[in-house]
Amino acid sequence: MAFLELHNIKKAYYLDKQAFPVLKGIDLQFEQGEFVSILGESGGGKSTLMNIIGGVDRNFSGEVLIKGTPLDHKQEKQLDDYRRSMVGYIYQSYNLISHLTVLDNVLVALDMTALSREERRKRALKLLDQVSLSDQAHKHPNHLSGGQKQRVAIARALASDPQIIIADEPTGALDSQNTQEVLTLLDQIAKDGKLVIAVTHSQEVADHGTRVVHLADGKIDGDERLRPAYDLPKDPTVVKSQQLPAMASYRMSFKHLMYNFWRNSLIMLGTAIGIFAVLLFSGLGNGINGYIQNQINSLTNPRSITVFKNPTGKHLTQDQIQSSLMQNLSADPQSMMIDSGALRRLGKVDGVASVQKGNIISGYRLSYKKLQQSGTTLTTWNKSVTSSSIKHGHRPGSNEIVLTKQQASQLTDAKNYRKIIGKPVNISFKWVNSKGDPVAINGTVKVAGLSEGASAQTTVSYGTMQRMLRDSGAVTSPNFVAVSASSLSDVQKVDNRINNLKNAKGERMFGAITVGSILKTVNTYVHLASTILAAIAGISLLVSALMIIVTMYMSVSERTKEIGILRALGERKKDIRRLFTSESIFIGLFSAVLALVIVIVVTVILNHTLYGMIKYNIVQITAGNVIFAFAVAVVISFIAALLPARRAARLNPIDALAAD
Ligand SMILES: Nc1ncnc2c1ncn2[C@@H]1O[C@H](COP(=O)(O)OP(=O)(O)OP(=O)(O)O)[C@@H](O)[C@H]1O
Repeated sequence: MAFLELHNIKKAYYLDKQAFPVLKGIDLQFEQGEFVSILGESGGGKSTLMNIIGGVDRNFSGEVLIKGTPLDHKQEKQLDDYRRSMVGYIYQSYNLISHLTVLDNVLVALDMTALSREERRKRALKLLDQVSLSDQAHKHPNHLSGGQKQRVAIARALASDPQIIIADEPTGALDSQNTQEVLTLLDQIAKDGKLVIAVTHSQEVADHGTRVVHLADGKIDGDERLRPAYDLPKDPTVVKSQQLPAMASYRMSFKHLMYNFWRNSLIMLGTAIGIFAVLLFSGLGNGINGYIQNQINSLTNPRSITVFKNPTGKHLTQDQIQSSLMQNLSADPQSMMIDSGALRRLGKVDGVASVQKGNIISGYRLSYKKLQQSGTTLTTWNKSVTSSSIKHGHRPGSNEIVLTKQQASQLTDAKNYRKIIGKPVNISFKWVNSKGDPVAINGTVKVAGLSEGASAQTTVSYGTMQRMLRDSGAVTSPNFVAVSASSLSDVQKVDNRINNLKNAKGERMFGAITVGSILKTVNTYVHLASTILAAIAGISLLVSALMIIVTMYMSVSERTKEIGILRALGERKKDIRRLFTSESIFIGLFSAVLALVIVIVVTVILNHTLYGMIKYNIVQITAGNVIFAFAVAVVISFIAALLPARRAARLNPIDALAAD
């Protein structure tokens, strides 16, 4: 049983369905330790035969047997294994990978062995030493002479310790001295017990071997033994092969990315701008939401719900509640009064922590010395009012009032409005008695403080109001209630429950107003705006994805030969696919990192600049935003690489190797 046997190998190329037979039934047997030269006229089918022996060509008929076991060339996986473990290729045009160093070119083959990382490195350096190139290990191939390149190719072919070395015109591009050196190396390889098959036109090469096979018109027409085959070594070292680990693909794609760093950095910058915009707009959305929330919370108590009587019995919106209140307060104050039964119902609502009675008066007059002022609403102090609105003085105590800054200015003078604090002012308004007849209320209260800003209100304590009403014989029932929810997250639920409370007739009893729902509306708009902005940024991400697709396609075209080399070395389609997808994901990840750096710088600048004005960090990027941006970057770059990577993986290794 011969080491390698070819039985009736036939191969034809097809052009427009017309067959052009190249190999017309080849039968050959090879042994280990042989150095076989295949001679023949140009176009005679020598390279075609080598591709079949080397396991890169699957479309032929006939049988290839290794140690008596047929090679199933229909099964791609088996051929991948065969190339990886059994075959080393040496080409006329060297076929080194230009973006890898000499050492890395050798290591590419060693990546598919079971050796440890250190052992692989040692073996690569030893092989380079054997071909006298250890001092060139860190150069790139374009800095080597032709002879040196071919010696690197020999070192690479031997790296995984294959049993068959196929050399397709290995000296075709070399001068006589380099030819001699390469032939000596090939002879040494055969001496080490390998089967060397060299395709050549040169008689000099043929004379160097142990056997010459002549091919003419697709058939063997001569097979001459010059010397006996070399004996097999007694204890051959065996390097076990394995499938390419994913890590090796990642390393290689990273090296390629770095080799083309400047070109890639432009694509990364483009992608980073898109991701940056998404991050910034999300951060700005968060910031604006937070800012508004902060502002509203500083004006009122967000846990407080203001409850009025619902005179219609029907569902009312917040705006409708407010306008019906203003109308009824002056036209029919009694219609808004809340009786004790209704108050009890409110206190029992789930999630209500406390119920505080209050009065709101529409239309009143203030007088101080000879000056008078008329106001629209006077409210009793309650939990929905925050002390922060009082800029001077304090909240109203017994027989005290808090005026707005504007009222104080009108009752004194604009410059010295603050001097009214501590002074008594007269207050008068109209209310009703229990019969519904109008009653004039008059009282004197001391100014406790002044409120300013958007939430400025005129307030007296509830006790003060009750006393004034009682003293004049008016009805003392409350006409609003400040309800506190037990927690902030419950406010909306409690608001709904109160709005849905019904009396025996099935009419709704109350209308409730919360700042939370105002906040919710505002935040909905802010969220909408930031989503629209982020979507616009998404368009730039789409452009980035297109850029990555184009770059990857270009990369596949540029690296076609490399793909052929890697496939010939035994890499699977999957490995090629991973090579391109991982490079694209690296681009995505680097872009995301770059975007993060830019957004951090911009955030610091924006927040620093605007803080002086609004006392708030307006851009707030959360960890969730960053994770989302990275996820988007990885997903986009992965999707962008899918088609180019698929194209690369599907390339026919022979066509890929023939690429310029
Ligand atoms: N992919 C292909 N499609 C069609 N015809 C092909 C293809 N590859 C090779 N051929 C044809 O097959 C024949 C054999 O080619 P092959 O390269 O095997 O010859 P060769 O003996 O190695 O030639 P040379 O010594 O010039 O390298 C040639 O006529 C060539 O034109």
